[in-house]
Amino acid sequence: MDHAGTHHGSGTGFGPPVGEPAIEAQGLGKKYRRGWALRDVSFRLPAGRVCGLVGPNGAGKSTLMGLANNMIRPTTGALRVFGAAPGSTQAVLRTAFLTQEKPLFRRFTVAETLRLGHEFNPHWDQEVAEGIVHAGQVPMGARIGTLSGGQRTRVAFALAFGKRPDLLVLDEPMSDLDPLVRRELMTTLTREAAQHGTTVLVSSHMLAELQHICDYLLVIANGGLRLAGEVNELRAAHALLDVAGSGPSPAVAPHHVIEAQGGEGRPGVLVRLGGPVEYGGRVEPPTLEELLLGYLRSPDAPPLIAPSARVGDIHDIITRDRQKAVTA
Ligand SMILES: Nc1ncnc2c1ncn2[C@@H]1O[C@H](COP(=O)(O)OP(=O)(O)OP(=O)(O)O)[C@@H](O)[C@H]1O
Repeated sequence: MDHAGTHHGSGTGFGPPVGEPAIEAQGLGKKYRRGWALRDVSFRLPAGRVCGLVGPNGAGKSTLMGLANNMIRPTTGALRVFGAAPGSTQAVLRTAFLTQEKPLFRRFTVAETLRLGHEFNPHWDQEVAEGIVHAGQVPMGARIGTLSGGQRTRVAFALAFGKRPDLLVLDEPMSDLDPLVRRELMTTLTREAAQHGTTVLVSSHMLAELQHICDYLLVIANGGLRLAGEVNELRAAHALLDVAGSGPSPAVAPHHVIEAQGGEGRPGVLVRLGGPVEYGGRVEPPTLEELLLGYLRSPDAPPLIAPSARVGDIHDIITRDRQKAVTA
């Protein structure tokens, strides 16, 4: 990492907002009987990114993904998928959604399941779908109900990739896969995303794995957005200082302490940079895993939304929707 004088705090060092948003949320909130699962969440996810969605249990990740797929209706605010309402034909045709449940017809064979995928999806890619099934040596004639959990997950992946979606939403989809299959399917995911410009939103608790596939990040805690932006810009907005303890120190003074890290990782203080680094000791950027662990352990840290993840005014969105309705 660069040393003294070259680092600046949030708001500097970030590139300008780029690209069409795949997802745009403005003031998004969802209240269940027990309370708010998601509250006042605003962000944009530029198209073509592989975005990790990270947060503690119960943070609101599945709720956010359900809102993007029209399985859940918002209590407040709005979300758009490529500018369209999540339930609209345009959004449905462009989105594939994969959850832990993977609802497949148990009596259908694998081949029949893929045929169904073909019938329902105008951009269906049989070769990609079959390739994923064959790589796991899952027999095309086997009924879904007779497959192992991991094999069913593979078929669900084949269906999702075969759809050739512009947006692929994956809600902890790999939890029942062995490590080699996880690795294989993640390689498929990054290759497909790079080749076709697919936007991927993937939630996972496997931070080390996310490090290999994500270039964008959304962190939520207690129903609120904590971090949003390019992995590299978020890492560069933080530093790990080898200061002992988290108490007041001239080295830490202009920065915001997120967490004093220790234990199994590199010891030091994770700070969000608030000015030039004038510390003479070791200053390094956190790895993605260190950054995420810091925010998971400090869920009340103030949010940092990078410019590329910031939305326009809600009125811009409403005006754009109106213009679309007029020109449609
Ligand atoms: N249908 C529901 N009715 C009532 N409360 C709900 C419902 N679904 C989710 N919640 C609550 O909303 C909050 C967010 O849940 P959500 O499933 O979105 O979290 P998550 O981040 O996906 O968690 P996990 O990592 O455990 O999967 C939790 O407090 C949960 O109990």
